[in-house]
Amino acid sequence: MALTRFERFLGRLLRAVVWMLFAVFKLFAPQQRHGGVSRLPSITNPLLLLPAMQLARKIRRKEVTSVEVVQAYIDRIQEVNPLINAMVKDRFSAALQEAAQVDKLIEEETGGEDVLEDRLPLLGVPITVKEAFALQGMPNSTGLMTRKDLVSGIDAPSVALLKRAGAIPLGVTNCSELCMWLESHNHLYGITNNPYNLERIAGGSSGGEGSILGAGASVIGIGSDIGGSIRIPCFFNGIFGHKPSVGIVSNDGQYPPASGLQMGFLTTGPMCRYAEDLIPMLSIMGGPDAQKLSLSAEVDLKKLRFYSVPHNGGSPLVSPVDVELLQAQKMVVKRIEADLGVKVQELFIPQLKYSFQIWGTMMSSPGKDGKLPTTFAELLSEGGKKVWPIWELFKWCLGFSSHTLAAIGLASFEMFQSSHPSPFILQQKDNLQQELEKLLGTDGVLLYPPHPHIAPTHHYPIFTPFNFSYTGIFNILGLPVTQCPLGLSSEGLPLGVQIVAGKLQDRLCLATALYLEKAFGGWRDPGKTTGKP
Ligand SMILES: CCCCCCCC/C=C\CCCCCCCC(N)=O
Repeated sequence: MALTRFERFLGRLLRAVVWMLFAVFKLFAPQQRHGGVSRLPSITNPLLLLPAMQLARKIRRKEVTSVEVVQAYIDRIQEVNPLINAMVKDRFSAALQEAAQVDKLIEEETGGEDVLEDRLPLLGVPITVKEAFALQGMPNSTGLMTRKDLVSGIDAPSVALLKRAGAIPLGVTNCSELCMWLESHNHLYGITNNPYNLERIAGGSSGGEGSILGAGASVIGIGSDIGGSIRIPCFFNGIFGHKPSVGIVSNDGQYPPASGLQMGFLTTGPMCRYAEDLIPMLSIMGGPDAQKLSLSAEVDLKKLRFYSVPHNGGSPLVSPVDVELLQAQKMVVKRIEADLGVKVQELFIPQLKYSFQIWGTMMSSPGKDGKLPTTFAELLSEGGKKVWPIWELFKWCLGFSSHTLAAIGLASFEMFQSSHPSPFILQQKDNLQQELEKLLGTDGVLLYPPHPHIAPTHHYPIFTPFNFSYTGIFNILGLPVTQCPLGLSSEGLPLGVQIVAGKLQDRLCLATALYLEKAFGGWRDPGKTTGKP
């Protein structure tokens, strides 16, 4: 569907206004200081360069102790966290004690390595957790000032499953206020930086996880995603992440809980530096429901049907895709065709142009019980005085608000949203759902950019808020998506692609991610990048 002249004009006008506003904003925005450091130190400890499953094997075989591994990660966090501000509360001494107990257990185990592998596949491996998830003894504020003294008494089910598999949490990581923004920033913990360039955003809402993993200061982590909150930070920080098919991993124990129809769009999933850790993590986090995904079934990539969609067709609300990202996706297409001997079909799907409108409409629709979802303003008011968005905006301008501009902007935006869904948009959504389900079936894989821009500078999303719809649309469709890194741009920032499959066909996108890691090199040490700092 070609754009009308008016739409093209509107798009250009909007982009010109955005650039002007951002330039003015930059003049007044406070500058961050990193003590003259523009790049992270590179990784020197080889233990930090092993996938979690390999670390677990080495620990079980007593080739390395869990204490050594946990200490190596603590040292790296202490080295980089002052620069990236990703971990907001640690539990280092508890983690070291737990690691010592693991080493003792392994020493005393008489059943052999296989017994341990079966019962405790992640035994002794450190993990990090997004602060929005309950982790016993740790804060669970989700960046809301009024929740700052709240300490979790229990673990969220997904966290509990990882701990039960033997993982040792090192601490909790930053997120956007109430998990509803593309940048991890709040007034409780501050802003998180991108490890590849401290002036760039780490993404959101699981940006603390993205940044700490990208920095090589964690190997596996846990995130959640209702509009891209796993995939956007994974993309900006050059790591892997998986948004599972809905209904596999429990969303309980995270704040805020989804309400109304939103419950069908929120997913909890793994974030990690090495593709080989995705399947084991998903199997653990999904508990018995992971069986529905047949994750151990072999996937023959040569027998899959591949599609590449280079952009959303040109919504005037959304930026055009960066040239380097388009080129990276083309490289993937060429490589798949050359290696696997298959034809990748390039497609344009007209309904994708309405991705934001579809996401917005569905997110504000009543649930099956007819109840409307909790509004963002109501969530912001939790435990404190009621938040009136326009008054809060006035306070923000004077520097008196405890909320971020993004959160206030969102609360204001929803005031103007109609509660009557547009029949046209609902029709577009149904058409898109049917088209993609038919296209992907049980053997189709689709490549799509994760975002129009490579990690932008801090606060830029305030001026391009609808760009997240590149990821958000797949939450509404309930499809599994793996975010996969594709090397670095000319500026040394991560490139990447979303790999989408049909419902419950997660193993197809996970297998494609494993292949692309081999083909394009996967995660890179940010201390060794060659691009401009
Ligand atoms: C300060 C300007 C704010 C304008 C607000 C415009 C409205 C945009 C609507 C929604 C943005 C939501 C971004 C969601 C990002 C990912 C969320 C997630 N948890 O997966």
